[in-house]
Amino acid sequence: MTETTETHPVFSVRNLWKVFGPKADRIPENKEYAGLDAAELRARTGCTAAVRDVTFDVRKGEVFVVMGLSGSGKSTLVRCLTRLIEPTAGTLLMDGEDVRAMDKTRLRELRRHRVSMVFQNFGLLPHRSVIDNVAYGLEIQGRSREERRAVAAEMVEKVGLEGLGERRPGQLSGGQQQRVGLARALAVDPEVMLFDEPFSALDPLIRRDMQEEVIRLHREEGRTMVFITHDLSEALRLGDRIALMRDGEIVQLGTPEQIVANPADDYVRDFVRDVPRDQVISVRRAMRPAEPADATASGAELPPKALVSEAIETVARTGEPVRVVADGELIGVVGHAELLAVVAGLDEEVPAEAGQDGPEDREVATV
Ligand SMILES: Nc1ncnc2c1ncn2[C@@H]1O[C@H](COP(=O)(O)OP(=O)(O)OP(=O)(O)O)[C@@H](O)[C@H]1O
Repeated sequence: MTETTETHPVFSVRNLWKVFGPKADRIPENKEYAGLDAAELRARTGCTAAVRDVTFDVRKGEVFVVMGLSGSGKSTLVRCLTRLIEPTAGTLLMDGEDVRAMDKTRLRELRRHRVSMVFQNFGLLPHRSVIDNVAYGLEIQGRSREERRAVAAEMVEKVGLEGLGERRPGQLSGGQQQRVGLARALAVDPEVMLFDEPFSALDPLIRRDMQEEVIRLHREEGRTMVFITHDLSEALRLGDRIALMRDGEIVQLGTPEQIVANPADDYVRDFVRDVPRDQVISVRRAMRPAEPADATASGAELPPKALVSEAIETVARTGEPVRVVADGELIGVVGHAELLAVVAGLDEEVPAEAGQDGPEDREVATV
């Protein structure tokens, strides 16, 4: 995963709503309706608030995962980003430009050149070859046949389908078809790639391969990605940050570590209950601060971002606490007690209201 920095956001979303149903516009501005839960709102107004007052940024170069159970609003939210679904209310900027104010031409350009999408059902054209499917977006852009085929051939190779360019999609396995989808999205060299549950139809091993593929492509190119999934392990594996949705709202937004170590409420806590904590939580969070006496102690060293699982192995092997060292300086120590506390889930911090939670530790959905 990439280190994300505080550069300008690619997408900047503020108080976004999407309401389906009669006279949807009245819902966001009406305080009484806006406060109702999904069932009450439907009963009183016939409307569904699929996205409800959502605020977040997608940072340049990050993998931003939108996670939630079926019906929580993930697809609707992500389709709002390019106005495949028209938002009902709120502000939506891409690179500082107001997407809701774009005319048809500008919007078409956004969808053809700047943002591309990978779907669960692949969305391939069955009568075209792999190469021509991959070249499709370039064709729509009006690029020459020669150029299209050259770029497509390069992309086919990039996603590991060399030699299969002349086949039809029906002659490929599910995983290979999704690689075609991936190559097609990459071919237009978009600023952002949106993935709508792209791997959920694939069997677990192929799915794992495809996740590795996305991680590899992301590492190589650093492209901004927004990835929808209902699968927590996929979210944890891929996400630099995860927005966890429930009933159209973002209930928590943070790094995998923040969400697992510091769930915002009981719903999130329940969601992450079975996550192997030692594989998500870093020694920075687990360690106790270094004391003067530690300066002369021996022990193996690990960087702060090393995972607790790694520290457990090191402590087991050496029989000594691990020294956590950043830029040559000893900043903390992890031994049996700290590691067991993580594994047993006893390391959760006191909620922010009690004044113990650092601002960088808990990132809430509202800014
Ligand atoms: N066109 C529509 N008209 C009315 N309601 C809709 C429409 N599209 C979606 N909804 C409702 O909005 C809510 C959110 O749906 P959405 O498809 O965004 O959820 P999701 O989290 O992507 O679900 P899944 O994982 O099943 O795809 C659901 O209650 C759904 O029934």
